Amino acid sequence: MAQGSKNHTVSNDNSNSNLHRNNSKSNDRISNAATNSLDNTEKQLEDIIEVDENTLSLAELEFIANDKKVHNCYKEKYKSHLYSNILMSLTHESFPENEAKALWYEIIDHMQKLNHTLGRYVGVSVASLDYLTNIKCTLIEPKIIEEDKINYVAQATTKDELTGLYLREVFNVVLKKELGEARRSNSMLCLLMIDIDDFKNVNDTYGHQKGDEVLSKIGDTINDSVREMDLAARYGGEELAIIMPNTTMKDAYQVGDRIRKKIENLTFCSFNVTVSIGLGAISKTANTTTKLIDIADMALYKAKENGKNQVVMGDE
Ligand SMILES: Nc1nc2c(ncn2[C@@H]2O[C@H](COP(=O)(O)OP(=O)(O)OP(=O)(O)O)[C@@H](O)[C@H]2O)c(=O)[nH]1
Repeated sequence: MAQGSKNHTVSNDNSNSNLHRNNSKSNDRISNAATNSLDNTEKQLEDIIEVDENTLSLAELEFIANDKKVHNCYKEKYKSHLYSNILMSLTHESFPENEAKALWYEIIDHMQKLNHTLGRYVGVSVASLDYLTNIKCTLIEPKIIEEDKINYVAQATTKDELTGLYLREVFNVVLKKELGEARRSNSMLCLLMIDIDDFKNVNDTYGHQKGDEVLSKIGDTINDSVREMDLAARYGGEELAIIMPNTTMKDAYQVGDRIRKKIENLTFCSFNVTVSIGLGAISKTANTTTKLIDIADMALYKAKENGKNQVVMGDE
């Protein structure tokens, strides 16, 4: 999933289909999630992230069905899991590889017959549904889910609707995974913690709705500034975070400073806002999620103490 096209569950989805719930609900959800069922949610998200890494889109399935070269590329990529992944993507049911392979070729055969009989292209999903439900009777209660709807549901359950950034629960899971990956491959990993300066003043002076608008624009600015391999999340109320895999401290500092400047230049009617940013990096001692977050948080605290509107690099 995400990262230069590695995919954090649903992070390659750029659609804007946010749910519009009111902000108090959003805050409630964040705090409830933090206190109540965090472990459960994280477990579920971990599962989703694992499953999603193997899920193929309908467009990919069409290419595999119709282009031999693409088919061979996917065989190479997925090795002994290709056909079970295809069937899982089509039906949401798991099949042993051999059975899945046989079914896939039967579906293609059936699709060609349907195309011929109807005189038009019916596509892989219709052919598989017809074949597995009406002919083979393998599927009893098939689930038909449009890709847009899957994206919509995934987006609604993993992203904060006000900022468009990932939820804290997703952040926790991805940080753990990226840290493990960085340790295994001995690569760099940086974390930016971003906090809006004097945000209470904004709310008190211009109202909560204006404050929400600020958060929303800052979320857009961050989303526009990060690479696909990064993951930006709403860590808490007005605290945001960015996980940056394969990134040196120097590069992460530059990204952080660019974001800081962009935010400084946003205008909201008659006022501007600034942010303070703390930067933490993986090291021999900063080798757990807690330690990495602590370092970035301490650096953020220093940025506030030093006068705000700046990026501070954390010490080990
Ligand atoms: N409008 C709005 N405000 C929020 C949201 N979440 C948190 N806040 C507000 O963010 C403010 C944070 O205030 P403080 O923690 O005092 O920090 P601050 O005023 O930014 O001061 P410094 O961090 O020292 O710069 C509080 O007033 C919260 O109500 C939100 O979703 N929408």
